[in-house]
Amino acid sequence: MPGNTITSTSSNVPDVGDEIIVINKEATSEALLALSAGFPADILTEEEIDAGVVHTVGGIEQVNYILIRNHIITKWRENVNDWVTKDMFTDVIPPQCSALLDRAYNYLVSRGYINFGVSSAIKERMPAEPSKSNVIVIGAGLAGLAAARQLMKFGFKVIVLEGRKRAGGRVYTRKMEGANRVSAAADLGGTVLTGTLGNPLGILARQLGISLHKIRDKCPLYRIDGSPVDPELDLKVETAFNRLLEKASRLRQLMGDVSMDVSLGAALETFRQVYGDAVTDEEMGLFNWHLANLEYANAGLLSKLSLAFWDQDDPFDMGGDHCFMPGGNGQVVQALAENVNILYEKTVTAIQYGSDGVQVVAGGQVFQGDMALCTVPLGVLKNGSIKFVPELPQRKLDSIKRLGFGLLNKVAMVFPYVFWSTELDTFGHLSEDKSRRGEFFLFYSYATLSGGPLLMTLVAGEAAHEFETMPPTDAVTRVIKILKGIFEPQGINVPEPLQTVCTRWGSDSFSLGAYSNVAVGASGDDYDILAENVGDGRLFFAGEATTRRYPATMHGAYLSGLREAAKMEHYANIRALKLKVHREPSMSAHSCASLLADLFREPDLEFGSFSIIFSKIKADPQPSAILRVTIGERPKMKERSKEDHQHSNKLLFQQLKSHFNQQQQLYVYTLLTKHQALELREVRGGDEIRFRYLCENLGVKLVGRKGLGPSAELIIASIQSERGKQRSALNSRSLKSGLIKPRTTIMKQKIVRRAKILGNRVALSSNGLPQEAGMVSSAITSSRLSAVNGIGTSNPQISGAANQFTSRPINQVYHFCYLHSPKSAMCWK
Ligand SMILES: Cc1cc2nc3c(=O)[nH]c(=O)nc-3n(C[C@H](O)[C@H](O)[C@H](O)COP(=O)(O)OP(=O)(O)OC[C@H]3O[C@@H](n4cnc5c(N)ncnc54)[C@H](O)[C@@H]3O)c2cc1C
Repeated sequence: MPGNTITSTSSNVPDVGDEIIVINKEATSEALLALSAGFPADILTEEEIDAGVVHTVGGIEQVNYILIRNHIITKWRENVNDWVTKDMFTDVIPPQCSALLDRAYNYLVSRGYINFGVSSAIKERMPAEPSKSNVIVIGAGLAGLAAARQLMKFGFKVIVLEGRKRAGGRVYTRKMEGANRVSAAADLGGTVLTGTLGNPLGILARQLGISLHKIRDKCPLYRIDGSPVDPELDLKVETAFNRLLEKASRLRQLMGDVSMDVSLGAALETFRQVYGDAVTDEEMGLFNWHLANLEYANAGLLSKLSLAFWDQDDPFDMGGDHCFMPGGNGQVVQALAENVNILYEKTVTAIQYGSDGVQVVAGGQVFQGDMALCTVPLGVLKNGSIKFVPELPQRKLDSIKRLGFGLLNKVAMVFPYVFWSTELDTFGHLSEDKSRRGEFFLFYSYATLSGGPLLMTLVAGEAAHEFETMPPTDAVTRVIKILKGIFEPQGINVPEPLQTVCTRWGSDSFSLGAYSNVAVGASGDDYDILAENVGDGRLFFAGEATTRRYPATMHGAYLSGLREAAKMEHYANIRALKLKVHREPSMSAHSCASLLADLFREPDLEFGSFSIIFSKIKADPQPSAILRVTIGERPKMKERSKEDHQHSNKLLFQQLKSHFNQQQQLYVYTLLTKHQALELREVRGGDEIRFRYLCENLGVKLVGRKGLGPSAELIIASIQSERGKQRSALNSRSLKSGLIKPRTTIMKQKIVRRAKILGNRVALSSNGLPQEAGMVSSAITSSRLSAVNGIGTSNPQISGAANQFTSRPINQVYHFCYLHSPKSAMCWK
């Protein structure tokens, strides 16, 4: 089979780990594609490690897994309408890698990275009858709908409780009437697909046969009196503005942690004052326009955005063009809502959760479920509109408080005819007053996309708050005045609009704002905390404000729904298994011991005498890993000093030593958090040092298997369930994909994006790498950093393997990254 050969690289790793497979000649482009789906090119994601996709992190098995995983993703992307089966790969993946194929395929399908969406082939996989327990989803926005469909595919019985009369939440396409029964589709909420490379909404659009419209870069600006801004001056101020952002970025590096307490606005204002005297009124007007644009991108006042973390999601920015969906994003909502049991006008007021399940109170009714998923916006959580019983954990309450939830409003207008140029997608207007800089500062033309002569304008920053109480007639009068100022001097008559809509996202009780941002004092961690489930796997959370990588976006909301569906299925499986364990008295200490022994046959981490298996059931700080230390034969621990005997583990060590002498093999165990496990793995100097670190630094007590106690049971059951799932043939499947990126601006978006990227990426691209490589390298850099923080490999073996894998152009990117990421260089040397 040409192109499907196996190249041998090393001989001392058994099984699938001793050879790197060559699936085809496109490994580099497949790696790039996988990258756009959120998978680093050379290391596993934390989620993959948690899922146990390889026996040992780092090494050739991992390289092979990554090649297979990337190949499957590529195959799926070639035709997103089809259901990709495992059989499609059996002729290109060598038989000795079939277990890896199983794991990669099962992982990708169960998490919704492939085979998701609304095409007929995918919908056909939905089971006719649910076979699993009841799940209640609260909210029919993108997060809720994505989760509901996925859970249905897994076989759960799902109902969605939605407070509004419609689905879609903050994605709302309103049909507006024009002349001669012409109607125009106006997106009053989420509009722009911010990056299409790997964007799951782009894939849904493809499945629906909708071609996306790339937003064109050109965006002329108009002065207060309506005259056009000189393009040279525009460029000059834009450049200066970007420089200020760069300075702010450097400032935060200098400030370190202190920058957490400083706002982006304060930093920019300080710089502006320093340089401010040199600028004219017009330049200041332009500068304010850019500030308004930034406030739009973040739906937040600059004075409230964190200098340290306002752009923490930038490394996950989706690549590709920013696009509009002709006909509106509501088409996606409609497709996702099809055949989902949504109960409208059911405003949830209370959620009670506990180990027996959940009770959700809505509109005087009580709904009972095995689990619930809450997807209401952060604004609703902040407002306390829903009573949680028991109250949510303090750390979650703190994060809800810390994160920002800002405002953006729109005015949509349908005119009798198009009087503006359809060559432009956007144009901007300056304001005389700083506090009103965001008022109607940007216009979108939807004439060619919406079906009618639709023009939309945005209200951001402070102006968005004022706008909430502005009478619509006043608002429209102001907009028309601006349009007349721009077009009438050109001899163009501006007609009265036939229909207008002014949004009020801030006073909408089902939203209470537009989207989340990182406010002063908050950080990306708060998104993770918002995503944590409570009540021992009974109540889960999804929505744009629960995703650290893609907050404030439509795709972030969608992906968060898929993420939680996978988690909920996982918990349901554990519970089912636990029930089984309790019902079967024969599942006693003995079988539990053999279960544990079985699991340790395939440890997730192994170094020296230490083996670790992980479960996903609990996030740190709760223990989720079981460590086993093997005593006898293999370990060569040295004599310990006298001081060691003061520790309670000293005695144990002596006992262990005596077992050594008898040449017996003995296992001792302890529970660890995942972080501790990874920390231990990084300890250098051999087993004795590690042992000491374990006892003294981590303060754990090693015990025999029985001493692990009941808390280990759940962990064991979880791992068992997950591994069982991986091995079993796939039957119910579904949606999703991963990717990169959040919201950025429409117009002038490039400017904002470029500015936001600053530190890392500007530096990277300035070294002449192609744009694509810049994207890759930044993603790799960020994953490297996370690797250093926990998951990366320090195994020198992998360097060789990775070098082979990267011996194509992408290799340059890696090395380039090393230069810019000393931490990652450390990790790889
Ligand atoms: C004006 C505006 C412009 C935007 N522009 C973009 C953009 O250009 N690009 C982009 O990617 N993103 C954009 N976004 C953000 C994007 O729309 C959101 O991130 C995404 O739609 C959020 O989806 P969600 O499922 O998390 O929340 P939602 O869509 O808000 O869904 C939550 C659901 O819960 C319901 N609900 C609330 N409270 C209750 C209750 N008590 N009981 C029952 N139901 C309840 C709500 O009615 C809603 O249907 C924009 C948002 C706004 C508001």
